[in-house]
Amino acid sequence: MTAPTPSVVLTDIVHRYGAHRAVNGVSLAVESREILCVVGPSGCGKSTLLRLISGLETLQQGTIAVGGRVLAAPGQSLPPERRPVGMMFQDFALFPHMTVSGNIAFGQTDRPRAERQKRVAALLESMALTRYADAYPHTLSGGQQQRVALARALARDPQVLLLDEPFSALDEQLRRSVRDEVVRLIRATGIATIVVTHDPEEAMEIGSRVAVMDGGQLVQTDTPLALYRNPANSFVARLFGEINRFDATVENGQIVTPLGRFAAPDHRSGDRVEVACRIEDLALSPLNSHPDAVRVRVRHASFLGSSTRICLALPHGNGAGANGVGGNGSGDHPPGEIHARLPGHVDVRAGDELAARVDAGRVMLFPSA
Ligand SMILES: Nc1ncnc2c1ncn2[C@@H]1O[C@H](COP(=O)(O)OP(=O)(O)OP(=O)(O)O)[C@@H](O)[C@H]1O
Repeated sequence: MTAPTPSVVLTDIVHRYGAHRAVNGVSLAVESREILCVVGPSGCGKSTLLRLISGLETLQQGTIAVGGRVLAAPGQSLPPERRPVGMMFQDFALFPHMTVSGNIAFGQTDRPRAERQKRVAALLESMALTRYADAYPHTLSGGQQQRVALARALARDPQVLLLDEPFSALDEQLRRSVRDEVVRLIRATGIATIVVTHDPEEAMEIGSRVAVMDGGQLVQTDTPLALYRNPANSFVARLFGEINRFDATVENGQIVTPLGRFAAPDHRSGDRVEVACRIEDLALSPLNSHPDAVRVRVRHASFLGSSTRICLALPHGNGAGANGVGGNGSGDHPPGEIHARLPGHVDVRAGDELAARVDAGRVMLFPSA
C-alpha cells in the first residue's frame, strides 16, 4: 500500500508583523481525509497560519503547496480567489443581504450559471438546508447559519478546508451538536481540513491529529492519545489536562519527589527535571494499604458528576528542599498541595487521611525549562 499523498504541505513558514514573529518556522503536512486541529493559547499564531494558506496574508518566507501545486513562495503568490481553499470563520461571515442560496453561490462566478445552480442545490440538500434556500441568514438558528457557512466554503470544491474557531460563537448547548454535525459533514467530503481552536478538548474530539502551537512555533503534532500520554513538554502536558508537577534533581539515575522515588535512566546526575503526573493517575487508598504510598490529608473535594476532584495536602516538609527535592511541591497548585481526580462520586471529607501513589509508568519527566 502506498502512503497517502499530503494534500497540504507547509514548509518552514515564517511570518512577521513588524519585528514580531507571529509564525516562526512552521512545517506541516495534512493528508486528504484528515482533520488536523491547531490548538494553542491566544496570540500563538493560529489564525495567521490559516490566513497565509488562504492568501489573505502575503507569505514572507517558506512555501505553501496544496495538491502538489505551490500556492505561495517568496515572490510568488496565487490570489485568494484562485486558491483551492475553502474558509469558514468564527462569526460565519454570512452576507446579511443575501439569501442562503445567494450566500452559497457567492464566489463561484467562474462557473456557468446552470452549473452554479446545480452545485448550490446539491449543497443545500447535503446540508439539509433546501427549505431555507430563500431565507435570510438572520432568520436561521446558529447551527443552520453554521451549515450555510460550511456550504459556502465547499461551493468551489476546495482541496483544503480551513476553519477558524468555527464553534466558539455558539452557546455551550448548541456547540456540541453543531460540532458533531459539521464534523460528520466534513468527514463525508473527505477534504483535508485544518481547524483552529483554542479549546484542547475540542481539538482532541475533532482532530485525527492535533498540532500544538506556542509562540509562533509548532511544539508537537500527534494523535490525541500520544499528546496526552507522551507530551513533549509540560506546556503540552498541561494543555490536555491538569497535572501535579514537581521540580527535582537527578541523582544516580533516580529522582526523589514528594510522591516517591522514580527512575530517570535517560538523565545524568545533576540534571534538573520537571516531574509530572496527571491528576487522574494519582491513586488514593486507605492509610497503610500500600507500602510505597505517601500519607496525604484531604483539604477539599468537589463532586463533578462523572468524577470527584480532590485537593490534598502533602505531609509537612515533603515539599521544598526535602530529600534533595527542589521546587515547591506542585506546579500551579498552592505549595504542598496535589490534586487527584477519581471516577464517579468519592465520599471523602476535609481532614481525612489517605495513602497516595502514582504508578511509575505514568510519571512524566521533562528537562527543566
Ligand atoms: N495585522 C496584524 N498586525 C500586527 N500584529 C498582528 C496582526 N495580526 C496578528 N498580529 C499579532 O500576531 C500574533 C499572532 O496572532 P494570531 O491572530 O495569528 O494568533 P491566534 O493564535 O490566532 O490568536 P487568537 O486565538 O487570539 O485569535 C499576535 O501576537 C497578534 O497580536
